[in-house]
Order: sequence, then structure tokens, then C-alpha cells
Amino acid sequence: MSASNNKVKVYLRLKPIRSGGKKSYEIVDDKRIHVHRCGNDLQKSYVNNQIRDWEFTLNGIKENVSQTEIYDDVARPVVLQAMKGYNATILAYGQTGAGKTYTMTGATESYRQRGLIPRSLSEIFKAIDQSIDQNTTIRISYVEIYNESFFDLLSTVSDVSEYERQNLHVTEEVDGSCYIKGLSDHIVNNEEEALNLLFEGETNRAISSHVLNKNSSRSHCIFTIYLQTHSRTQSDPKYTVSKINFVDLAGSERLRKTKSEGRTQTEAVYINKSLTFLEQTVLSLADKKTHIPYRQSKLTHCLKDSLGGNSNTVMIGNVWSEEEHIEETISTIRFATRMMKVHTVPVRREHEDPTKLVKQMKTEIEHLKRELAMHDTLVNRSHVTYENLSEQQRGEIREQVKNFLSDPQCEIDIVNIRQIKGVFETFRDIYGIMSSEIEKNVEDKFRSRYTLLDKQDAAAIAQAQQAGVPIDDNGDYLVGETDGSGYGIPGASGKPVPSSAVNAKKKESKKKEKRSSPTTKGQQSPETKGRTTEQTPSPDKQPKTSSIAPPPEQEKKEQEPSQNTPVEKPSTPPPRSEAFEEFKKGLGSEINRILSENKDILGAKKRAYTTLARQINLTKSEIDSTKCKLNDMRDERESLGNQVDQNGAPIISEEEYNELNRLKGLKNSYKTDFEELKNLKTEVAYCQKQVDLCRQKLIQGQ
Ligand SMILES: Nc1ncnc2c1ncn2[C@@H]1O[C@H](COP(=O)(O)OP(=O)(O)OP(=O)(O)O)[C@@H](O)[C@H]1O
Repeated sequence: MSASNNKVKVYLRLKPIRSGGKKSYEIVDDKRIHVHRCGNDLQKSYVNNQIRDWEFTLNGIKENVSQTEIYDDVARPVVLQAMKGYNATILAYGQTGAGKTYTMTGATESYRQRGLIPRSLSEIFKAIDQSIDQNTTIRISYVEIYNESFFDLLSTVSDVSEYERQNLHVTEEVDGSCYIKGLSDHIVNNEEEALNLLFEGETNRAISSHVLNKNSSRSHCIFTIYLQTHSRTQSDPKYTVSKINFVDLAGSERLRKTKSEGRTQTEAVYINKSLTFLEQTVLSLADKKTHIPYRQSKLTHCLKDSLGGNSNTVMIGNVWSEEEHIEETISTIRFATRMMKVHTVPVRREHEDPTKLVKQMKTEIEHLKRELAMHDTLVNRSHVTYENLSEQQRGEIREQVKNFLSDPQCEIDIVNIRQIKGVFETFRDIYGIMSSEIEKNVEDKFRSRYTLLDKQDAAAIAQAQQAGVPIDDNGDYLVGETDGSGYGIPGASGKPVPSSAVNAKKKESKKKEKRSSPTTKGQQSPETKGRTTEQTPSPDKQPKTSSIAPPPEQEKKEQEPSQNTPVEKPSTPPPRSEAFEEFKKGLGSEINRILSENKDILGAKKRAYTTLARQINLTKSEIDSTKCKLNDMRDERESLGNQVDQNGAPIISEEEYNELNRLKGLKNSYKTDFEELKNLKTEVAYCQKQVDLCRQKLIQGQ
């Protein structure tokens, strides 16, 4: 068994034939069985007379074998796998009285005839006792499904509440494992404790008597051994969990044969029904159907992980050997062959103990820290620590960053990741301080230029309106509406007011006024308006409860400039393009000059590059055509028969000689030009960088 894709292994166990009984089969080899109808059957009406012989191949045919052999061949391999962390399921299926309980539990009165469960327990506890490096905890549960209801067979030895006892139901785990919620499980420390629980459960099982079995199980029973194996090494957080399900199914029975009546008959109906569901599930699994009807019955639902799940699953098909049971025998073997087609994917269920894991990681961190410290000492970095930064260290980093920002020559030495993070955090702090300072500066600048009106202050607003400041119904000062697409100063809500949203009539009348009297008091010239729109600060930088209006005196001065007094600065700066042009002529003239120079040089270099590239292409095509020509000459020469000198070299014509020389010259100039082109390319890139740099400086300087 392995963790790869597996198929369910199926064995057939034939119950020893009673004395005087007649067999209906021959064993072909240890895997094949030949079943045939005897002549007597032909008289009976219930057989299909057409088919009389069948041959089946299974994983093993067990006739007259001891309980030991069955354990060693069938159960032991999966039990050993379970001890390594793989789930296991052992199923006993077959006709009533065929020996399922005998196989699973054995004959309690005889030690030699003990079944797979006691033998498995024995093997497990022996392995636990012998293990030096592993510590395994064993828990046990025992449940029966009687008339389609779960019953905890160990509830008598546990303090399970009545509610839990009545409400056992199947739950699926994330990894696909299934368990019965509410079912009691019991830790056992040795084989004896485990066997006691097995016998306790056995006494609680539903048993009835009928013609074919005086102790017939009337329910499906699942005895489960849970194993949790930890390493004895304290630090190892890994542990495995697995379980072994021993499933003793109730036997299929023909009421005619068992002569069941009353309660036993009802039980038989339930048993046969749930076995039909089991068969349907197995059929769907064997046919790889997309929907598997696990939930049809309690049995298939709780065996979901054993049938086509993550378990190593084996099935023992128990059959009677006598010919009178040939129908049931064939039916059991058919089911067994279908079961053989069911795939399972056993997975080792390894987990990690979180407490141990944390402990292990802490130790690992300590080791790594020590290793780092040793490494730092070796490379003379003994001053480096890996603890959290102290206040003093943070102060030092702040100082380093300040120096770095103020002095372009200053560099910050990288020491470790924590210090880098500290540096970035300091940058972020400084950025935060700077941006709020900038915001404040902008606000102060506006305050120095404009008068802020409190929207609640009706008197101030009236005064402003008297002075000709356009204020809308909301008390907002109207600006930025030259083209209908700009945005105004935000209203009290703080939201920017789209110019298109402003009352259209007002807008229209204002336009008319503007056309008739461009310098009307309170109105701005189109140019000034344009500037206002351009320089309107972003809405969030505005005081939220105030509107802005230019002081009336200042505005008057702006609109009625006197001949003698110097022209007042406009209330808004010029548009960007205009300001930029002014800057280029003034403060930025030097850098602008350098930029133009660099541009000229760049232009010249680019032109030279293009010319040279063209030249190279020409040379290349000349080389190609000369080569062609030389090839033709050589071909012609060779077709006429080569003449050679005393050294054996071919004698060529003067024309061919000249062409060869020409080719040589062309190649040389191609090589030289190509080198020059490469240099030019570098120069162009360099000039481009210089131009970009100048341009950047010019933009930043404005
Ligand atoms: N291989 C065997 N060797 C000896 N005795 C056997 C063998 N198989 C079954 N028996 C005996 O046959 C009887 C019926 O067996 P068992 O109770 O195990 O059948 P079963 O399949 O579990 O029936 P049911 O489905 O009705 O519970 C028992 O007395 C048992 O000891």
C-alpha cells in the first residue's frame, strides 16, 4: 500500500463446508474461482438455466484458511500502513451466516480463533511497546447502524448525554475524512483495555436468531481504532493521525430462506435496503460517475472516506460453500469484483502541533541570530544588532535622513533591514510634515490675497455683494466659468461646484453684461477669469465653511488702474504657459540657453547619425553587389579552366583584381563607419540625457 492511487483489494473467504454438503465451485488458483450450477439446480425455477459456469478473479481466494492467515494476508498490510499515518478500512460483506463476524471478531471463546480486530489491536500495542522514538495514543469507538439509525455501542462506558446519544450524525472534515459527531471515543492504554471495550460493544450489539444463524447480527457495526503518533523528541512538532475502520456488515438474506418474521423481518428489510444503497454507491464509484450517492444511507455516508476516499481499503467477501447458496455466492462475488474497480487515494495524514511548532521556531530564530552575530563578527560588523530599534537609534536615523535631505553629498550607510525600514519611516514622517506645511503655506497665501467670507455672516456677504462680488444662492463665490467646463470654488459642502450646474439664466445674463461692459465693477476681464480658473486651488485645500472673494479695494485697483500708481499684481497668477515663458526670459534664461544649445547639439548629432547610417547601408549594398560580381567572375574563370601560378594560386584578371581591392576597401570603410555609428549612438543618447536634464531643471525652476 502506498500514498498513490490504489484500488480496493478484495478477498473471498469460503466458509468450511458442512459434512455431507456439496460444493458448487473449484478453486482454479489462489486468485481465481470457478463457480458452477449443479444438475439439481436446474429443476429449481429461480435459476437462470442459460448460464451455468462463472469464473471470477479476485485479489485472493481463501478456502479453509486459519484466522492467522487471513490476518497476515488481508489485514496486516493495512494495519501497518495505518501505523504510518494512512487511514485503513477492512470490510466484511456477504450472506447471513457466511462468517463475517467470525472473520472480524472471531470466536470469543477460542484464542486461536480470534478475529481481525483483536489481532490488529495486539499488533498495534506490541509495536507501541517496542517503539523507542514514537509515542502513539490509541482511542476506540464502536458504532452500529440499526434500522438506519446510529447507536453508540460504548455509550454504556461513557458519560455521553442522552441528546448526544440520540443525535449521532456524519460530519465531513476539510480533507474529506468522515466521522460520526457525538460518538464517544475512548483512550486505551493497553491491549486489555481495548479488548474490554470490544467485548462491551459486542454485548450491546443487536442480535437475533434465524434459520441460517442463531447469532445473526441485525446491524452494520464499525469498530474504529484511532491512532495519533508523535515523535518522542520534544522539539518535533509533526504527528500523524490515522484510523482503522473494521466494518462488519449485516448479512444479506432471503426471507424465504431465513424464515424471518416480525421484528427480524423488519430488520432484514432495512439490512437489504442499505446493502442495495451500498451496491449502488460502489457501482457509481466503479463506473467513475460524477455523482456518487453517498448520502443515500447512513452506512455509505459514514464510509465515504473508505469508499473511494483517502483510505487503504480491503474487503473480505464471505460466502457459504454449499451449492444451495450459489445464488447468494454469485451475488457476493459479483459485488466483490465491482468493489475491486473502486479507486482510493491513501494520503498520509501528517499534522503539526502548533505549540511545539512555535517553540521550534523560537529556537530556530535564536540559532539564526547567533549565526548572524557570528557572521557579523567575522566580517567586522559586530556593531550590528537584530533587536528592535531603540529610541536612540531612531534619533540617529532621523539625523541621518535630515543630513541626507539637506546635503546632496551626504549618503546613508545601509546597515541592516531594520535600519532601512527606519529610514523609510523617517522619510514618511518628514513627507507628512512637509505636505501639511505646504498646505498651510498655500492657505496663508490665499488668505493674504483674498478676504474669506463666513457663509453664516450675512452682513459680510451683503457687503461683498454691494461691492459687486458675484455670489450665488448658496453663498458661494462664482469663479471659473469661462468655458462651462471648469470647476468653481467648492461650496459649503466642500464639494467642487461644476460650472455647468450653476443657474443657466444667471450665467447667460452675466455673459451679456460681460459683453456689454468688460470692465464692469465686480466682473473680471476674460483674461483674468481664465487665470482664475487655471489657478483655482484644489477643493480640499479650501476652507470648507467659507467663500473666497477678493477684497473690494484691491479689486477696484485692479480694474481701474491709475496712470501714476504702479499696476497692482493681479489677484491670480498668470497661466502656466505664460508664466513659463516669462521665467525662461528671466530667472531661467541661463538654463534655457543651455537647453537650446544642447538641443542644437543633439539635433546635429542625430542628423549625423542618420546620414552615417544611410552611408553604411549604401556601403553594405555595394559590398553585396561586389561580392555577387566576384562570384560570377570566379564561376566564369572556373568554367574556362583555372590558370595557376608556380605557387598553385589561381591567376585572376586585372578586372577581378580591382574588384577584390574594391571589396576590401568597402569592407574597411563599412567597419570604420560602423564603429563611428556606434560612437554617435552613444553621443546621441548622452546629448538626449543632457537635454532632458536641462528641461527638467527648467521646469523645476519655474
Ligand atoms: N471460517 C469459519 N470457520 C469456522 N466457523 C465459521 C467460519 N465462518 C463462520 N463460522 C461460524 O458460522 C457461524 C456464523 O458465522 P457469523 O456469525 O460470523 O456469520 P455472519 O456472516 O456474521 O452472519 P450475520 O450476517 O447473520 O451476522 C458462527 O457460528 C461461526 O463460528
